[in-house]
Amino acid sequence: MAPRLVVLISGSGSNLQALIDAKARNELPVDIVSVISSSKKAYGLERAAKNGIPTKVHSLYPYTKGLVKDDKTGRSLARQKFEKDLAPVIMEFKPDLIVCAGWLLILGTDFLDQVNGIPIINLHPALPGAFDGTTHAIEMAWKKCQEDQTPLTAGCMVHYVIQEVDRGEPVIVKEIEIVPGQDTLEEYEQRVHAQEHVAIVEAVQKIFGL
Ligand SMILES: Nc1nc2c(c(=O)[nH]1)N[C@@H](CN(C=O)c1ccc(C(=O)N[C@@H](CCC(=O)O)C(=O)O)cc1)CN2
Ligand SMILES: NCC(=O)N[C@@H]1O[C@H](COP(=O)([O-])[O-])[C@@H](O)[C@H]1O
Repeated sequence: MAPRLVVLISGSGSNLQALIDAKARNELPVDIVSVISSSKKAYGLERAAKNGIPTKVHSLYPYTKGLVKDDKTGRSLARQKFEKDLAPVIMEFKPDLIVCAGWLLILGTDFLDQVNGIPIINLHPALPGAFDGTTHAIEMAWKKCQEDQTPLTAGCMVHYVIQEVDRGEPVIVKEIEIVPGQDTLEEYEQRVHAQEHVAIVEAVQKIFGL
């Protein structure tokens, strides 16, 4: 039976699209059984729907605005309940792998402890140990290159998700050289995204030996 993937998104879903397209090319024999978004506005939801993939929105907003009641008030408890509620939303699809493809929320132990060892991977637009824990790694790498005025080896990676953000074992690493004064930020960003779309597919292929 094909590996079952649940893909977590927050935005445009171009990396989700890379997985969908690889499947369509018969290069990725997996089942994307659900796409779950932290935002109802995520374009990735449309990408999934166009390809017949069930979608769900699991937003932090109702929790932090007190619309989802729990026994106490306070954002941290709201976040804990958000995470505790996220786990069964994902697990009902019986995934073999959870893929964070632009999922822009840190997953705490309230979530991690509930997914019963199901592997989770994340796509991060930086190299291992560089610009960890940020959603602005592309810009940070480019700016560092300009400030230092020396070529910088940057890039992206797919890594296993552990509690420490972006510190899990790398699965696929793609290095990209930034040359000061040569690449605009936009040009570097496009190079990163192009490599991300390859890395996310290669990572799933590597994990399942496909
Ligand atoms: N426990 C883990 N959770 C997540 C990991 C991980 O490695 N371990 N990877 C991230 C993805 N990510 C970087 O690759 C990342 C996502 C989100 C954030 C962050 O600071 N999020 C804030 C909200 C930021 C915002 O709203 O703009 C938050 O969660 O409060 C940092 C890094 C996925 N989760
Ligand atoms: N730290 C996490 C992070 O920065 N993730 C980044 O969000 C983008 C999602 O794009 P997408 O929604 O088009 O797939 C990607 O560039 C991914 O590396």
